[in-house]
Amino acid sequence: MNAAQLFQLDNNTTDNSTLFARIADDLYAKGYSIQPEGLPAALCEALYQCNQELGNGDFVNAGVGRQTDHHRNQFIRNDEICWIDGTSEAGRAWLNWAEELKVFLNRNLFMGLFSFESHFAHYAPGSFYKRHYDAFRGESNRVLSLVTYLNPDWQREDGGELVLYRSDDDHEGIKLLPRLGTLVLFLSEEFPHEVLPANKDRFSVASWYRINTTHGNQIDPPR
Ligand SMILES: O=C(O)CCC(=O)C(=O)O
Ligand SMILES: [Fe+2]
Repeated sequence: MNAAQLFQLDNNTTDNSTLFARIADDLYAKGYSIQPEGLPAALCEALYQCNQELGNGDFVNAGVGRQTDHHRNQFIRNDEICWIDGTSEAGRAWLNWAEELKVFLNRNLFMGLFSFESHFAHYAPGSFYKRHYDAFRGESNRVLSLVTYLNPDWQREDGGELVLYRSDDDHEGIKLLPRLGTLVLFLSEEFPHEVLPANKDRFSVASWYRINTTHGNQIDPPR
C-alpha cells in the first residue's frame, strides 16, 4: 500500500457517494447490484493483505443455519470462514465502510438496516456452496447480502463463479467471476445463489446487514 492509500484508509477520506448512489439505484430497480472494481482501492488492498496474513488456524469450517450437523452440511457447503471483528486495522476499515453504506441506504431507500456481520471465506480447490437463500422470509433478519472478492488475476478457467438467480424458476442465472474488488449486493430473501467449485484457492468476504427484530426481552440481533 502506498502512503496516499494509507492516509486515505486511516482518515476515511474516500468519497463513496458515487458508488453508493449506483448501488442504491440498482437495489431499488433490480434488487441486486454488481460493481466490478467497486471496492475502494485502499480498502481493497488492506483486506487483501489482511486475508493473506491469515493462517489455516484462523479459519473454521462453515456451518449452515443453526444446524450443527457438519457431516450433512459438507454436502451443501465446504468453505472455511474467519469472522471480522474489527481487531485488525483492515477489519475496522471494512466495518466502517460498511457502516457508511448502511447509513446511505437507510437514508435513501429506508431499508432499516441495523447491524452488520461479515467473514472472510476460503474455498479450497473443489469447494462449493450449493444453491441457497441467505435468509428465509420470517425466519431470519438478514435482509441484504454483500460479498466482495480478494482474487487478483482470476480467469474464466479458474471457475468458482457466483451464480445469482433472479427467482426460483431461474436456472440460468447471472455468472460472476470472483475478481479482486468486485462488489455484489442482493436482497437476501429474494435471490437464490450458489458458488461453483473453483480450480484454485478462492478468497472472499461475505457479509449481511440485518434489521432489528428485538421484541419484549429478546434482543435480536444480539449485537
Ligand atoms: O462467495 C460467494 O460468492 C457467495 C458466498 C455465499 O453465498 C454465502 O456465504 O452465503
Ligand atoms: Fe449465500
